[in-house]
Amino acid sequence: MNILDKIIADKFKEVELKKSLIPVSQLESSVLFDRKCFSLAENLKSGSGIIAEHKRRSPSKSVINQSHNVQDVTKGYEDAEVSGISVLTDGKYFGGSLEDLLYARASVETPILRKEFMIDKYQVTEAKAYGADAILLIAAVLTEEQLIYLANSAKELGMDVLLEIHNEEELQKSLKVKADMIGVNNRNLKTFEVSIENSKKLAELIPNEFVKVSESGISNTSAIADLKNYGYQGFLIGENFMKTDNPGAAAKEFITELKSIV
Ligand SMILES: O=P(O)(O)OC[C@@H](O)[C@@H](O)c1c[nH]c2ccccc12
Repeated sequence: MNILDKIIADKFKEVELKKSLIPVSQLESSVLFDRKCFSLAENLKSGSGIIAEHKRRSPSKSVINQSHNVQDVTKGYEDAEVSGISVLTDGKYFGGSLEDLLYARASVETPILRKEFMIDKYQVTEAKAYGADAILLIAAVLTEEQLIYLANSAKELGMDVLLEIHNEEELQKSLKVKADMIGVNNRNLKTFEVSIENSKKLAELIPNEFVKVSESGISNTSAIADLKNYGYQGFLIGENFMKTDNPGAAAKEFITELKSIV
């Protein structure tokens, strides 16, 4: 089993357990459930394009940053004028939680993406209940039918959908999905290999109705200037900010530099 298969196998167990403990009706009674979401896709078009991620650890890098609280990091990102904030909620492999999402929501008015391995509508409802504005769907682990169903479920709740692909085959099964954004992951989630060339290669195959997002392995502003030439409007960055003592300040410096070159 590769790491992605392991994560998904664990996720099925986790979701079944949660379903038996917390009914959907309880999620729907959250004070956040009826809030109007901010649009991440729209924000990417008008702002810096940076989606900064809160990521404590990952299967590929183990510990990245365990010492900050999520409110300080997300508030710092907002002060840096990011276009969106991604909050990892997977506990076992990334050290995140739904509480992280809740505290992030309480701290900022910037669109928040729930970064999670979505396999069930229950998690989409959870995302809304804990204050997310957008969800991630990973084409590598879902069928076309599941992608369509989960994306429609998110749209019905007023959230945006970022659909992540890594290759042409995954793009093909994503074309009928009502996603707002297609994200090309530069990291192969099965092998952890990272290459920005992947975003460049797939760019022209992505229809213009989707906002294009490049994900992972971005560590300098010239990579972004380059990716913009391929039509990318969103740039998901985690480790490059999180590995520093002050992720918000790192994001601010990055965005200031970006403004001076593009
Ligand atoms: O830390 P990086 O290399 O900047 O990557 C951020 C983000 O793209 C990455 O965390 C990610 C992309 N897709 C995912 C799916 C699940 C978990 C994590 C991810």
